Amino acid sequence: MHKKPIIIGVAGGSGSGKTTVAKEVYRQFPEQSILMIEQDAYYKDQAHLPMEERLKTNYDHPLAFDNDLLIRHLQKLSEGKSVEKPVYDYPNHTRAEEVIPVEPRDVIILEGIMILEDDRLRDMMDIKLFVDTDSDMRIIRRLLRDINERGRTIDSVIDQYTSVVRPMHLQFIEPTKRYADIIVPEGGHNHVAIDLMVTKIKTILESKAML
Ligand SMILES: Nc1ncnc2c1ncn2[C@@H]1O[C@H](COP(=O)(O)OP(=O)(O)O)[C@@H](O)[C@H]1O
Ligand SMILES: Nc1ccn([C@@H]2O[C@H](COP(=O)(O)O)[C@@H](O)[C@H]2O)c(=O)n1
Repeated sequence: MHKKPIIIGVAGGSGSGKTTVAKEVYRQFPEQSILMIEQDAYYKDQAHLPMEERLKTNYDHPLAFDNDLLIRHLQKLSEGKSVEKPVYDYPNHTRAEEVIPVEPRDVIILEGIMILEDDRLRDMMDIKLFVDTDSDMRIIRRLLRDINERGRTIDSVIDQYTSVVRPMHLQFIEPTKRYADIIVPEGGHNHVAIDLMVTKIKTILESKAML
């Protein structure tokens, strides 16, 4: 009989180490039992907009995400059905043409800046984490990552951070910390927190197997 998956939410500011934490947890399970979904993959499609319009979008506002599609996909996976996960193209600020076929799994890790902001998503999660990293560390990490991996310049990262990312973080992300079951300081290399998470997920999986 099909069992509903365990959904683990990993939230936190940009550059906090969410992806690193999520990947560390992911690595502790056999590939056929776990999958990762990034909320970034569900940024709204902007293929119909010219580049100059895409550059004006506020990517740190809840309305930038297609949470309806994300929720539909999580529901389908919970029903044991597969989905086609979108792929996000950061340099072009829109969805890529390809999609990734995703099969249902026992554990789903949902990672993203705004996943605790939407109560419909919160209600679907079994465990909620907030990765809490000081803003100076987050901007340094983001600078390096966005230049090396997302096709950005130093000036564009600094300008976006001061005008949009920082104020939106204070308005929409930081307040969602209150919904977390666990707050993980510093993120990716916090092995104690990661081991605790892995143990907890295994305990839930074992108790589900007994039902
Ligand atoms: N604890 C850490 N110490 C140093 N660098 C880290 C740590 N956690 C993550 N990083 C690095 O910081 C960058 C951003 O981390 P990432 O996990 O992608 O953050 P997020 O998903 O929250 O934006 C990556 O290059 C990652 O390797
Ligand atoms: N076209 C885009 C889309 C998103 N961003 C930024 O990504 C950040 C979220 O991703 P993390 O991996 O850092 O959590 C978010 O703060 C957006 O500003 C972008 O720059 N361009």
